[in-house]
Amino acid sequence: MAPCASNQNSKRHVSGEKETERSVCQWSRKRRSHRRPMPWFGMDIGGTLCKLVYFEPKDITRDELDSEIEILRNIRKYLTKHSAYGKTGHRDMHLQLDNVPLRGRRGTLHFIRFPTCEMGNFLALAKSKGMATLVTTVSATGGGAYKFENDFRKEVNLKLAKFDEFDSLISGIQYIDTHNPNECYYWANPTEMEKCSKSSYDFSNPYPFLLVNIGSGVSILAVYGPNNYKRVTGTSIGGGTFLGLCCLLTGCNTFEEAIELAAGGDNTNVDKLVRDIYGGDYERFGLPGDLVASSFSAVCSFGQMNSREKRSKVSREDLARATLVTITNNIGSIARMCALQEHIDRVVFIGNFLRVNPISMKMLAYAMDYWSNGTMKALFLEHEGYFGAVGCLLRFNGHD
Ligand SMILES: Nc1ncnc2c1ncn2[C@@H]1O[C@H](COP(=O)(O)OP(=O)(O)OP(=O)(O)O)[C@@H](O)[C@H]1O
Ligand SMILES: CC(C)(CO)[C@@H](O)C(=O)NCCC(=O)O
Repeated sequence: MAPCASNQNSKRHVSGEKETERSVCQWSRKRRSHRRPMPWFGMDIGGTLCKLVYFEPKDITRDELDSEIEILRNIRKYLTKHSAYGKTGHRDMHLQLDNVPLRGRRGTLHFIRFPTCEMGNFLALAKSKGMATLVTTVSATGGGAYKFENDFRKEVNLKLAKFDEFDSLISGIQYIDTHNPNECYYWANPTEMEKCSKSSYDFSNPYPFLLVNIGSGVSILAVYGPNNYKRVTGTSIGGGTFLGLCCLLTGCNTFEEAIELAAGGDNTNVDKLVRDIYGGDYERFGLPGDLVASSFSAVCSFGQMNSREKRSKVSREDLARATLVTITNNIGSIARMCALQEHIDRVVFIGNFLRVNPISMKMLAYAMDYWSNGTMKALFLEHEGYFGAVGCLLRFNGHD
């Protein structure tokens, strides 16, 4: 956690009159916003992954099609016909949203991601597709919108319209939840692993909720209304920490590999549990025997087995699982304390750390339910890592 970030973190953000007025106008003044030239992109350039949302208009008239310049048509074709771009770009086709309204148009939203460290290659690809010849502006958010602004201008002649990452996150959630009826879900029966299953959740009355964004690092926001939120706190121990530690400990190279290893591992070969210390539950304070008492510490205890022998019995899978459990439990614990402090009982977990990661989602669901005696609920959203990109795409009206 940032040691002295409290002043900044606890600052309540209530949008000023001007800003509120602007966001309302963006939605209502359709004619004016039509002026924004295509293509319409929203980019969230994070510490690990860059998320790109592309709006493909589906209501193109014959006249429009005839007058559309070739470069624009080729970009649209290239993005929508492929699901892989270069070696590291992916389109998440399962997340595609069809027939959605955007600034008076109707079309399809496409969700694309690539590692931020590949930004140089992305810019080269964009240039090769003719982006540099279009005088256009791309909406961008995340730290990289600031870090890479000059590169975009120099390499591809693109101007970035920059938006705050948390403003974007919240408007993105609002928009996607409105247009995708199956966006929000929870894990039913989280305390019984065999019965634990994904169930749809009606999030049409969302406020207030606690938003836990698990990216490279973690930010926790208390959201009271569409334009009213504060950043409660954050922690540097997030998705990036999981991936970094897992690669160091197991020699794996990708997030997918790390998750696959974790799925086949057993953290109790690595962690010390309450029962390893108490011989059973610590009843007085409600600590069950199978609770992790101390992460990673089973491998350095001097008991029946010396520590070197114990370490040699630990597999890569066990190490990956223990890393995942450690990071997830820590985030769950901080989130729960924030929810208590803010008197909020619905905690929405998002961010790409949860991508293809049901183990962490179920653990978070369990932790929220168990430690709150069923009063708090963990919620999840299908477009987990894309809300920032969607939010900034919505916010730009073509006049910045
Ligand atoms: N294909 C992937 N490659 C790398 N990390 C991945 C991948 N899929 C999921 N992840 C996880 O998602 C995390 C990044 O999540 P996300 O994209 O939400 O954050 P970010 O925007 O890059 O970070 P921040 O918001 O802190 O700048 C990684 O740290 C990793 O744990
Ligand atoms: C720096 C950001 C906001 C970038 O998205 C994120 O990585 C984060 O919230 N990190 C945790 C920083 C903290 O310790 O509060």
